[in-house]
Amino acid sequence: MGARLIIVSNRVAAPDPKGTPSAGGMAVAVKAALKNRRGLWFGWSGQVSEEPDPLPRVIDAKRVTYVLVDLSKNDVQEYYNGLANSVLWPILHYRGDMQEYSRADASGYLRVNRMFADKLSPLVAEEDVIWVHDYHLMLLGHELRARGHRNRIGFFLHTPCAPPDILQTLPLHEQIFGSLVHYDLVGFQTANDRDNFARYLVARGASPTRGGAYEFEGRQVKLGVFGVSIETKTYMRLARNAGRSAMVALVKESLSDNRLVLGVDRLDYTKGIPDRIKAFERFLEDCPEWRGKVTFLQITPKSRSDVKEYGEIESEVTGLIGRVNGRFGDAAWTPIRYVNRSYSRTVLAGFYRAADVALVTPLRDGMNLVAKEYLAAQDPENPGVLVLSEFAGAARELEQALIVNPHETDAVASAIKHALEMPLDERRDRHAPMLSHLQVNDITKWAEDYLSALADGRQTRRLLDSLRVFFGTQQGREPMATL
Ligand SMILES: O=P(O)(O)OC[C@H]1O[C@H](O[C@H]2O[C@H](CO)[C@@H](O)[C@H](O)[C@H]2O)[C@H](O)[C@@H](O)[C@@H]1O
Ligand SMILES: O=c1ccn([C@@H]2O[C@H](COP(=O)(O)OP(=O)(O)O)[C@@H](O)[C@H]2O)c(=O)[nH]1
Repeated sequence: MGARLIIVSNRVAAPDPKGTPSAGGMAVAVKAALKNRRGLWFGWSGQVSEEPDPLPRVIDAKRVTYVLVDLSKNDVQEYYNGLANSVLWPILHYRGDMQEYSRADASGYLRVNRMFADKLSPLVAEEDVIWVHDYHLMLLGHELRARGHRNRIGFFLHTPCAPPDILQTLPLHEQIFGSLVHYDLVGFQTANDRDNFARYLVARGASPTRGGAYEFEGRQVKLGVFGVSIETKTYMRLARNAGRSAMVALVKESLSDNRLVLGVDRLDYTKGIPDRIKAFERFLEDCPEWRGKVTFLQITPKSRSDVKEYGEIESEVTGLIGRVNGRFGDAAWTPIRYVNRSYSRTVLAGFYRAADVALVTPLRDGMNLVAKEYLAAQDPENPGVLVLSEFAGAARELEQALIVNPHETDAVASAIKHALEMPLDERRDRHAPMLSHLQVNDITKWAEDYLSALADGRQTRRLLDSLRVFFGTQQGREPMATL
């Protein structure tokens, strides 16, 4: 059997008998990246089980085998809601002040990382390449090394990476962020994220090597930039055919001649939804000529509802929308339509295509796939306009979007007006280079670039390993495994 690709992530887009679409970019991207590969995808089943040591559930689907583990209620609370989403998530999004750290959650995080390593370890063959995704599982590389695995193991961070001063607000930062040096390659969405992490390593005493890696406590880790992307071609096709969807047809009909402004985000405080609503309100204040002629559809699946801050953002958003609709709406026109459910890719592609403007205005975002999907879904002859926050990773690639600072209400309000009134020539001139960029830099390229960078250096590593064996300094349980 040849080398397999083993993907490990907290959230897994396993085939769902109910067909519920997963509303999160990491799972969407990894699923697309695995499409033409043979491999194994290991992660949380999304289920809670109180059995002491439940066996992983195995689902064989075409080329990919899914191996899913349940978590206990305590695990979900301490590891997922706790350290991952109440501590690491805000810190990585530059909000060290929002973290709700507790020792219990930290030990839950370590416990679940160890449990993942224990359950994955027997499934790993010598030649497998292991690719770990996201902040939930930072320690997994170290844990696998401790169990003797000398495979190529890579890590990709889907979120932004904050500067060192903010990373250091995590009480266990050395153990958690520092453990990333046990991977062979750590990938980031943008050069800014990579540079922040490189500065963190250097502040901790790591030294850059000539080959562009960092050496720290006897380990060498490469850092790289690999902006995640979408299945551009597939999205273009889906959007062309989306008129066939009954839901899309219904929405279009319900709009009559109104222009459509669209937002699609998980209900997350990083997505800047309240600021966006305030900007739309300012636009309606400033541009009375547009009242009654434009509808803002905000699609917002609920997310991480057991975390306090997510409950708070929900009340804030509903309050603001009520205020705008009450203030500007009338019996025949609702300015903002707000839904808390998720839609399939096909329906979403139709909404994107129907929208004159997309508002993608996060306060901080690793990449934001919605921005890319929106562009891919446009009719190149008559495209809509993307209003994009400068703080989304996507802004580093999509320079022809209307780039805004989401904190500046007036600027976002003017961008909405500019977008709605933009002449066809300018819309085409902005859209064409961004679409070309996405056609070249699609999800396949993302996965290939990452995996070839991970494979690169294997020869060097083998040589180093053999030298260590030769000089009697080999560590690990299976010293001859990759020679
Ligand atoms: O798994 P959840 O807790 O339901 O959250 C959904 C995902 O949110 C985050 O997505 C990130 O990945 C996207 C693709 O790279 C990127 O565009 C976006 O900016 C990120 O926020 C999170 O990083 C994932 O782990 C979650 O599964
Ligand atoms: O109703 C919805 C809303 C969102 N999404 C998908 O969820 C992903 C969101 O990814 P993004 O990178 O924009 O943000 P994240 O939620 O991962 O932070 C995108 O692929 C969307 O198409 C979806 O399938 N249905």
